[in-house]
Amino acid sequence: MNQSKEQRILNFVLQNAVRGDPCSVVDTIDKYCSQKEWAMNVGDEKGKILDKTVEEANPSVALELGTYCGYSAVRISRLLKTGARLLTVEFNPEFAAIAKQMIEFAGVQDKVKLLEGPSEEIIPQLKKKYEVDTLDFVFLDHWKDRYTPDTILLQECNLLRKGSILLADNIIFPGAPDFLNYVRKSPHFQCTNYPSHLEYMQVEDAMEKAVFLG
Ligand SMILES: O=C(NCCCOCn1ccc2cnccc21)c1cc(-c2ccc(F)cc2)cc(O)c1O
Ligand SMILES: [Mg+2]
Repeated sequence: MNQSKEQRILNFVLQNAVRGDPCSVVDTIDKYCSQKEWAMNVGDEKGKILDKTVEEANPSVALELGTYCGYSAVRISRLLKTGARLLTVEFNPEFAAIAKQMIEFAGVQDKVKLLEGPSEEIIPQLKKKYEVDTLDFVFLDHWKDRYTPDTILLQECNLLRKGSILLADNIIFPGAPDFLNYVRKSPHFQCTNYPSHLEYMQVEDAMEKAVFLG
């Protein structure tokens, strides 16, 4: 049975990155996906915007929607302070299995909890089942038509507090027009746009930061 692209990415990391070194895992994935096969990791250009936003948030509890191969989970968790944790949600079991191995190879497994399933089921479980009070940072990188309903769901579940920072990928490409509309029109969010490019391509993209005002 021939390998998936995601398995090829993982194998390349296992053979070329330094075990226990998150930066080398991130750089090795970027090397593979820019030189050999494109893949939907956030990439290094948008990854730098992600880094800055995570440093600004300095989260104790962070949530990621859309784990994929674990690139941004490794990227985010390498910046977390001692005792802080990242909950990352992946819907596709094959991707989750790859991401689990990627996270363990990078040595960040003690900071990252990978939750398998749809966000609309997992978000309402975060308080009771995963002992979350509120979320300090949320990275949205899953189905683009789920960004808005999940942002509403996070509010309904009282998971956001004054100052919670949301960062959304792919605002231009593939695009999340209804999300942009929703957060920019809402009196409960202060928004900032970060123009960038689609990972590994010269196609325009952007990220949107939305700070919850309470
Ligand atoms: O589609 C994308 N990401 C989403 C994956 C599925 O996510 C499903 N998913 C993951 C957790 C989760 C939880 N609940 C429900 C669905 C849930 C995505 C796509 C592109 C892209 C750009 C150009 C192209 F020509 C083709 C694709 C780029 C990106 O950066 C992306 O992030
Ligand atoms: Mg993305």
